[in-house]
Amino acid sequence: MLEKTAETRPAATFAKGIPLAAALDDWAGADARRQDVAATVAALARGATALARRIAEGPLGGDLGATLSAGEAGEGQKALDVIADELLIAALHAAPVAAVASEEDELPVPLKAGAPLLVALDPLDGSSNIDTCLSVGTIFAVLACPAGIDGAAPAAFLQSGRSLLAAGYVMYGPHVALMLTVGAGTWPFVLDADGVFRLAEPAARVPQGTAEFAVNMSNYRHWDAPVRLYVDDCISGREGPRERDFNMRWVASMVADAHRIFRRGGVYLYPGDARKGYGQGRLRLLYEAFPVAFLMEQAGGAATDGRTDILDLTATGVHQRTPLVFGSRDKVERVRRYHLAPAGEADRAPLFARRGLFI
Ligand SMILES: O=P(O)(O)OC[C@H]1O[C@](O)(COP(=O)(O)O)[C@@H](O)[C@@H]1O
Ligand SMILES: [Mg+2]
Ligand SMILES: [Mg+2]
Repeated sequence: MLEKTAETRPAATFAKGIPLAAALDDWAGADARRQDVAATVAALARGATALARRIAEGPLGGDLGATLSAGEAGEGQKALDVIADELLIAALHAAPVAAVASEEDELPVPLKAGAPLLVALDPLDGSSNIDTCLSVGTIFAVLACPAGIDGAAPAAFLQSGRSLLAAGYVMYGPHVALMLTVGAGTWPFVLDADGVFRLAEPAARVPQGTAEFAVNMSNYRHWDAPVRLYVDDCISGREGPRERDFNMRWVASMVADAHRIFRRGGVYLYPGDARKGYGQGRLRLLYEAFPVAFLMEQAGGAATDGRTDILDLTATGVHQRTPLVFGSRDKVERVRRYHLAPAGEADRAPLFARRGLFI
């Protein structure tokens, strides 16, 4: 029986500026499992640092946005997707990891047979932004390798979101940011000029009450009623049932939208919709939704598929997709209420009076 880990532990607090390696060592102490997790996160950070240098070269380093293959649902595999995959998996050879389930590889990539950990990986998030110099990212989750199962077997990765040992993303933007959780709060690091990730502030907290939502509005006609109603209410502004104006943002790099939400709150929505192949949305459960949900929950935020907490889901496929809503807890709970109360009418009427005051 795998130990339950994505539970809230007392937040470990470190001084601003502490290097990642020192923070991980301090957190791990003499605990063998934690030492393995720390070594794996450190290896991912080294791979991401090498990738950051490659991204910073932009077109000088070749056509990183070249489409190599059509991929699923027309979402082509770009040159940088493969470069990122190779750099990060190469870095993980130094860690106690049995296999990696990556967006860029159909089957899990075997590393060290019998090693205690597994890594789920989105090597390059925001691929449609690769050659536009906009922020892109890397997303990862660390899991235990189940006893008696070959780590390279897809079945090894079919675990509950509550089984995550660690999760994080690296954002390659104006500065390179790492957002990390090992289940003791969410820690924001920044890469310094010497290539060292240093803690930027003690612990991240997702602000509430921000009137901002992130969604790809061009899919509006394909959405189900609850999502339409939620977005309609936001864009109706102060004349509408929400009695306040809302702002919209959409970077088309989930990591960048998540980072903004950590800074100033709001909600991100990528629902399932009526387009072919998008019934379960676009984001992958194992290496996109689980990690961002763990980071959000550890910072007081929330994540749902519309009805169930993302971390309460259990993966049934390595590349399975899930509808995804994450961000400020107040906003995520409202989107969930719209889903649980068909047509949202029952929910909206009683709130109307209250809404003006609180949200
Ligand atoms: O192009 P769309 O439909 O707006 O979707 C954008 C979303 O898809 C993603 O790019 C999916 O991730 P990948 O780039 O890793 O495939 C998210 O980062 C982003 O939020
Ligand atoms: Mg992605
Ligand atoms: Mg990707």
